[in-house]
Amino acid sequence: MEIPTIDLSMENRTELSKQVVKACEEFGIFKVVNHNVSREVISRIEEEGTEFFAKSNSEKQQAKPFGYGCKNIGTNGDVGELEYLLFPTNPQFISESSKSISNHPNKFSGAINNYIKGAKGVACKILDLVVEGLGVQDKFALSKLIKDVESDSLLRINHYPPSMTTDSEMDPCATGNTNNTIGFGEHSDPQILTIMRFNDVAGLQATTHDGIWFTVPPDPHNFYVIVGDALQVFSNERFTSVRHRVLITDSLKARTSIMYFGAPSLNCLITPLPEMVKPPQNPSRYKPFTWEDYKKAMYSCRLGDSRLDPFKVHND
Ligand SMILES: C=C1C[C@]23C[C@@]1(O)CC[C@H]2[C@@]12CC[C@H](O)[C@@](C)(C(=O)O1)[C@H]2[C@@H]3C(=O)O
Ligand SMILES: O=C(O)CCC(=O)C(=O)O
Ligand SMILES: [Fe+2]
Repeated sequence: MEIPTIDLSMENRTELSKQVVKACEEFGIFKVVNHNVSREVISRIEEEGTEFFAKSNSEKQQAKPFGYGCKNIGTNGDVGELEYLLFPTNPQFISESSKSISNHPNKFSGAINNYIKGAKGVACKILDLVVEGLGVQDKFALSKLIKDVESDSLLRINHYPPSMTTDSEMDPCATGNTNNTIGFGEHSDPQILTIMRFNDVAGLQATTHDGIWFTVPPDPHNFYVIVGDALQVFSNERFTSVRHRVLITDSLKARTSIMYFGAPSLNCLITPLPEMVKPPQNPSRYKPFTWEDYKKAMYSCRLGDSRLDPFKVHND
């Protein structure tokens, strides 16, 4: 099972957009190389994450209003063997809140904002290629949604402690993982698409369309792109969102992942792009709903639920 690699420096745009559409259709997860985000931008955010997660439990809890979490994923009882920071990508929000998270707030917010800028740039390039490859007339139909100042995009930094550490009595959030435990349970990402980068510790797995799990190999200098639920709807199911999970294997090193979730604004209508609908053979498979409707539904669900089901039209 080889995950496709898309070289963003390819000059033949028609070929590039074809490759992106094929990768979204056949796998829903692919690697991008020559993405133009510098190694310095990536290593700076990684260093900030490492510094934060190395703090004591009580110090980390103080960052709560900023979105620190330990083990609990969402609010409906899902747990994982990880700690994380989760925040909106708005630069003002990050600048203001970084005071509660770092002793060097300007350095922290600079690293986060620069990374977000890079990841958002990659997301927009991919979405423009998707739209081109699908033959959609409005060239920026999808990238404009995440460029919107009201975009609900998120950044998440996950930290999976190394396996087999023994300091559990001192810090409940640093229990360490035992081999083959679930770090982050099976789910699809709700947004349009996810741009992810993880360090050289393996653990991410994704499913083929036939439901077979495969391992996503680490490549710390490059990004993986994951098709989310909203893109499944915009493409009227030409693409399907990819179920993925993190399985902790034996590692003396912590695993870190940095996820940029590209989302539209709350009032954006999530409905198939006009070119994706051709009744009677290919009618719309979804009732129109806003991103706000979807978020409400999603936060009342468990992590592994198929959250799009209530929005489907049954055409038979
Ligand atoms: C259990 C949950 C956590 C989650 C919100 C939800 O109710 C269902 C979707 C989950 C997820 C998965 C992808 C992202 O990590 C995330 C931030 C998202 O947008 O949807 C998480 C949510 C979360 O951790 O709050
Ligand atoms: O840590 C990872 O590799 C995946 C995490 C993930 O799927 C998420 O944060 O939604
Ligand atoms: Fe995910």
